[in-house]
Amino acid sequence: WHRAGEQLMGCSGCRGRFNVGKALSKASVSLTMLLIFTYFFYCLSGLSPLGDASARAAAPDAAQLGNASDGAPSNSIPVANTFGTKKFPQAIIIGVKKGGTRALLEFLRIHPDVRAVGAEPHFFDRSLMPRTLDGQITMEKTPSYFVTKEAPSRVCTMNCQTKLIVVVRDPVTRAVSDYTQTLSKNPGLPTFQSLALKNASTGLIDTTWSAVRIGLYAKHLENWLQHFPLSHFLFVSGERLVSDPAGEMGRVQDFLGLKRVISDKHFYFNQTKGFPCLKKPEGSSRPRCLGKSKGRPHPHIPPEVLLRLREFYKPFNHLFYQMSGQDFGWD
Ligand SMILES: Nc1ncnc2c1ncn2[C@@H]1O[C@H](COP(=O)(O)OS(=O)(=O)O)[C@@H](OP(=O)(O)O)[C@H]1O
Repeated sequence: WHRAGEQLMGCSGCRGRFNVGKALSKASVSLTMLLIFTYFFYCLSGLSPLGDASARAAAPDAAQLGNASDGAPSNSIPVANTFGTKKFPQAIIIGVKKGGTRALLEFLRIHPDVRAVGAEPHFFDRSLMPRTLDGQITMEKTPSYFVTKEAPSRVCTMNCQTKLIVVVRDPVTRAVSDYTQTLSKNPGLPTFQSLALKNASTGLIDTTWSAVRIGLYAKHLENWLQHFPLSHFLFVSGERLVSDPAGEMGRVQDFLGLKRVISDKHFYFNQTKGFPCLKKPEGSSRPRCLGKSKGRPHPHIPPEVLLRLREFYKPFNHLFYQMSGQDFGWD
């Protein structure tokens, strides 16, 4: 700096050399201090001086954790993040399988006060949880919890104050969606009707088939209500999550006690995909839809089989409407 000042000013500037050099070194110290201060400000506030990428590292998505088949988008850059603490989740998306749980979690992750584990942990392992700062909510989603007998007592043992979110979808469409997923992994699978019906002529439904059993929402909810009061649950309509994502996300944010940050401006309807997509999801500057395994075409199922299944579910659905205090309008 001194030499530079000297060269710039020549001999006539020799008298001011000392002052210029001093001023320059003062400026460089100030600049360094400013950089250090800015760095610590970002770290302590939970924001990332590197942009969204390092913030996203706190919420690794499914692909990063080797679960890309779940349809979670995958464009995050792993950057070490040692700030915040790993907590058990304060809110869990407990189901239902094929209800729209991935869409809900990905939409929630836009919220700055939500930190979520992208993969489905399937057990309450704190080390898998992302780091969260005070005031942020730790979340996870594992759709099988809703139908697992022991899950309510285990969740309660961990934290009886846990908020529970269930995305429910017409059980008939849900069953077909579930079948479609299994068929995609096992193309030799018997037909839907041969699995759903115990007896084709009497139309007796096989309730032991998981694709059917999962849709008995009233039965599964009854099990959860032995451990948690109804006020701990939020039932999200899988249908409305598609037709009005912002509206449904408004309810979710209220339930979680979050500021309403996620709104209409975050979504657009992608005509090709046939589903709402995110305009600018966390960790990305480009619009993004869920993966190929979300929103895939369903095979043709004979209408009389679907009708029979609809009849079968009707009393269970009505019971579920009563228990949850919400009419989902499936029949
Ligand atoms: N925005 C958006 N984009 C794509 N897909 C969407 C969306 N919102 C809801 N859905 C519906 O989510 C269904 C998959 O549900 P899950 O994510 O709960 O499935 S899983 O249990 O985690 O496998 C998936 O079921 P299928 O249509 O049968 O593929 C979708 O209908």
